[in-house]
Amino acid sequence: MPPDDDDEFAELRAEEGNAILRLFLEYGRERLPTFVGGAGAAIVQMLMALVPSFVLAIAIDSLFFDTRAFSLPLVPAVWIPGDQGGQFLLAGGLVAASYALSSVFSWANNYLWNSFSQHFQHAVRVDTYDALQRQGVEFFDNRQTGEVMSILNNDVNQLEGFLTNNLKSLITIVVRVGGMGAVMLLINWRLALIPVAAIPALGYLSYWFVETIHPKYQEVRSAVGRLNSRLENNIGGIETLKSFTTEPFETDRVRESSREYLDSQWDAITTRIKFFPSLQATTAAAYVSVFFVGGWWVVTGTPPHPFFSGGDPDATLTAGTLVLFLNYSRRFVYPMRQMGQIINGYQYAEAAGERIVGLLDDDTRVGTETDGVELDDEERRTPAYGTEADGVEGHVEFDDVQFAYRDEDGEAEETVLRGISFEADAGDYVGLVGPTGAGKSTTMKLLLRFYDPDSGTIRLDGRDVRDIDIRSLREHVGYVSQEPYLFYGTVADNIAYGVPEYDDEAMHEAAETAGAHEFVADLEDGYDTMVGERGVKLSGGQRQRIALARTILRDPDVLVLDEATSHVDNETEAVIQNSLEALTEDRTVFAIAHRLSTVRDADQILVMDDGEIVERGDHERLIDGDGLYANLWRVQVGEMEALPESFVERSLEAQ
Ligand SMILES: Nc1ncnc2c1ncn2[C@@H]1O[C@H](COP(=O)(O)OP(=O)(O)OP(=O)(O)O)[C@@H](O)[C@H]1O
Repeated sequence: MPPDDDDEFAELRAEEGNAILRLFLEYGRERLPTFVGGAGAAIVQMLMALVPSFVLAIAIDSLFFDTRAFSLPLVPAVWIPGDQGGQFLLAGGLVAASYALSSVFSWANNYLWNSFSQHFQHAVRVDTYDALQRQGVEFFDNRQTGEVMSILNNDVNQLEGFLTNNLKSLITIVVRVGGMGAVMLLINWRLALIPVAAIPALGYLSYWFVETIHPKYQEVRSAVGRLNSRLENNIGGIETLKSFTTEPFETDRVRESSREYLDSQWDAITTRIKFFPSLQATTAAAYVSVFFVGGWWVVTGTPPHPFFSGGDPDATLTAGTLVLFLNYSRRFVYPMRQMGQIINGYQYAEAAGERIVGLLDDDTRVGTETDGVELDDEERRTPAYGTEADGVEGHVEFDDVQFAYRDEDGEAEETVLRGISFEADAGDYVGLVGPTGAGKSTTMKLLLRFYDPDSGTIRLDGRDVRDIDIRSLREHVGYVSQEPYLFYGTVADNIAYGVPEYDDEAMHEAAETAGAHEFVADLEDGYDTMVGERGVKLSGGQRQRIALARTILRDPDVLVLDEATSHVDNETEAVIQNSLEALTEDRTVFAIAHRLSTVRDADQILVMDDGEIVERGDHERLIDGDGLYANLWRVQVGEMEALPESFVERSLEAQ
C-alpha cells in the first residue's frame, strides 16, 4: 500500500506515472554504465550460485555411482580428463571457482550499485532541496517542519533503498529462482512442476505478509512518535512539571503511551513470527513431495504416478538429479521471502518519486521569482552608509489592499487585511502599532512578497511589487523579524549572512549601530563565538541585535523592523534608537512596535485594529485625536491603568 493516505503533499504529486523511471533517466543517465555494470555483476553472481549443486549432481551420478559418463555443459569434451581422479579434481575446481567468482562479483555489484545510488541520491537531494526552498512562505506555513524534512530525508532515501536493495532482490529472484526453475524444468519438467508450483505460493505469502504487517508497522511508528513527543515535552518542560508537582500525573501519561507502544509492537511481532514458519512450511511441502516422488522413483525405478514418467516405462531418475532437485527446492525460500518487500518497496519509491517530481516540476510560485524587473543595483550605497545616489528611492504605496491567508487546501481563511491604503515617502519613518493580531506583520510581509494580496496593489517607487524580480525586491527591502533566527555558526557568519564580500570594519560598524558590538566583544571568542542551535545560548535581546546588525550590513533601501527591539530593555533600546537615527535618515523605515516610545518620533504612525488602519498621523495628532493610540499611549506612560472596556472587548472579539 503506497503511503499516500493523509498525504500533506498530495497536490504536489506528479500527474505522470513512472516517476522513478523519470528520475532514474534524469539523474542516473550520466552514471548508467555503473548501473549496468552492477546489474551484470549481480547476474553473474547469481548464476555462479547455481553451479555447485549442478556439479555435485553430475559428480554423484558419474563419479560416485557411475550411472552415466562424466560431461559438463558448456565445457568442451577435450578439456575433460579421462580418469576419474582428474574428473573429480575438475568438479572440485569448478565448485571452488564458482564460489570465488561469486564473491568477486558480489563485491563488484555492491561497489557499483552503491556508488550509483549514493550519487543518484545526492543529486536528487540537492535539487529537491533547491526546489523546496524556492516554495512560497505559505507552503511552509501549512506544513510542519518534520513533514517538509521527510521529503528530503525519507523520500530521497526511499528511492536509494529501492535502487540498491529491492532491485538487487529482484535480480536475485529472476536469476536465481528463475535459473533454478529453468534448470529443473529442462532436466525433468514433470518432476519440476512440484517445486516450481511453490514459487507463486511463496510469492503470494510474502506479499500477504508485507500488506498485513505494513499498517501494523505504521501503528508502531506513530506509537513511538507519540511516546517520544510525550517524553520530549516532559523533559523540555521539566521546570513547569516540577513546579506544578505533576510527576505522578506525567508518569501515568508516559505509562499509557508506553503501553500503546507495547501493544502495537506486540501486534506486529505476533504477525511477523507467523510469516517465516509459513514460508518454510510451503518450501518443506515442496521439498518433501520431491523427496517422496523422486526418492521412490530412484529406489524402485518407477515413479509413484505414471504422470511423472509420461507413460514411458524406461524413464529413469538418477540420484544426482534428485539431489539437485532437493537442493534447489530448498533454496527458493530465501529469495522468495523478499517478493512482498520488493512490491512494497516499489510502491513506496513510486509515491516518494511522485512527490519529488511534483516538487521539482512545481513552477507555480517559483516562476514568479525570475520574471520580474531587476531594481537598479548599480548605485547602491556602500556598506559604510555613504550618500551616493541610490537606484531605489524607497517610496512605498499600499492601495486598497485586501488579504486572507490560505489553509493547506489553498482555501482562503478569514480576511485579515481590509482596505489597507497608505503612502510612505522615500526616507520616511513609519510606525505601525495596534493590538496583537491586528495585521501589522502581515501588512509588511506583503511588501516583501511573502504573500500576494487578494486585491489591491502594493508599489515600490511606483512599480507594482509583483512586477519586480523577487530576489531583487528582497535585496532592497530588509526585514528584521519578531523572532529572528540565528544559524549555527559564528556571530560574524550570522551578521554577514548573505553578504559574501564584506570587510570586518563594515561588520563591526553594523554591529555597533544595532547595539550588538559591546556584548559580542564580551563573549569569549568575540565575533568568532559559535551561536545558533548548538552554540552559545544568547538572550532574546542579544539575538535581536545580531539580526538587526545582519540587516543593516545588507544596507537595504527600505527597512522593516518587526518588533525588532521588543526583547531588549528600555535603556538598550534608547541606545539602538539613537544609532539607528543616522541609518534611518536616507532610507524608508517601517517599525512595528508595541512599545510606543519606539515610534513616537515617526513621520507617520499607522494604527491598526482588526485588519484595518483605524487611525493615522504623527504622535501629536494621534494624541489629540484621543482614539485607540492615545489610550494605548496613556496606558504605557502610566496615565491610565487600563484601556477602556470598549477597546478590550473589540480586541477580544477580533481574536
Ligand atoms: N501564517 C499564518 N497563517 C494563517 N493566519 C495567520 C498567519 N500569520 C498570522 N495569521 C493571522 O493573521 C492575523 C494577523 O496577524 P499578524 O501577525 O499580522 O498580526 P500582528 O498585528 O502583527 O500581531 P502581533 O502584534 O501579535 O505580532 C492574526 O489573526 C493571525 O492569527
